[in-house]
Amino acid sequence: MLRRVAEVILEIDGVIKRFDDFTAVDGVSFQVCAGETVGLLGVNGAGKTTLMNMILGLTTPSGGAIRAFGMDLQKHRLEILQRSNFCTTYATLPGNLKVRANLEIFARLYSVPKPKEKVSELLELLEITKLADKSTGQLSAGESTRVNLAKALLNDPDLLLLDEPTASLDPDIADKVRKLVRHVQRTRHPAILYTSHNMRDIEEVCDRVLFLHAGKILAAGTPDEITKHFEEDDLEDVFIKIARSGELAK
Ligand SMILES: Nc1ncnc2c1ncn2[C@@H]1O[C@H](COP(=O)(O)OP(=O)(O)OP(=O)(O)O)[C@@H](O)[C@H]1O
Repeated sequence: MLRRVAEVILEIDGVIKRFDDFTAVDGVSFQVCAGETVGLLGVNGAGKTTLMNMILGLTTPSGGAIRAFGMDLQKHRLEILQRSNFCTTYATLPGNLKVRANLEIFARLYSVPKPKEKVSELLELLEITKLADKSTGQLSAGESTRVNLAKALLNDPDLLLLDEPTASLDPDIADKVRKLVRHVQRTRHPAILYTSHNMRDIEEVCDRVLFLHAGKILAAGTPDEITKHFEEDDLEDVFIKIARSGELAK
């Protein structure tokens, strides 16, 4: 019987990032397939954002290779970015523009066929239509995150990078965001790389988890496999165990 093999969308191959003599990412390799959500976990300073920034082409790796859709990121950055998108609290949208205007500009940058309709659809999906005529710079942190998420979905990306998408959200909105991510998974099947310090997020939305520690992958597997491997009850306990055990990182 023929087995359907999922298409590899993102390949991280021995990636290293050094800042002077400090190594923030130290030979990391993994893949993310279409329809798969991989959670990137790690304590503050583990190297998650540095890795995300390299995948976005914002920082150049000191070694190794990043490929997306079978193309080398260094050589095909624009083609890759056209099919990708991201949500991070570090990159804010221009604050002087109204939310709708901002999203419509980004929709045009991504060559979205019907930009106005797409923006209205996403505002509705994220339940932020009431924010459409507010200045982006005046939004609360949680509102701003949801606008960033709308931006991240404008081009129906095949590769979606979500860097702590629920960080500043109240529990109700965080739950809605997780449901939205699951809706996107079901309907569009993108490859998603997801960082969060919220283990509930990870357990609810991620198929696989990578534990990054001091720039290296310390453990990889499904949330279940990882909790069993570390002989803990849940991912939160595994996280605390890893964070408090310097020996594990060596
Ligand atoms: N531009 C830079 N110059 C020097 N060191 C840097 C630079 N950017 C990041 N670092 C260092 O690299 C390490 C990894 O940082 P990074 O932001 O990737 O961690 P993180 O896992 O995303 O942490 P957090 O959970 O706090 O967001 C940290 O020790 C940080 O101080």
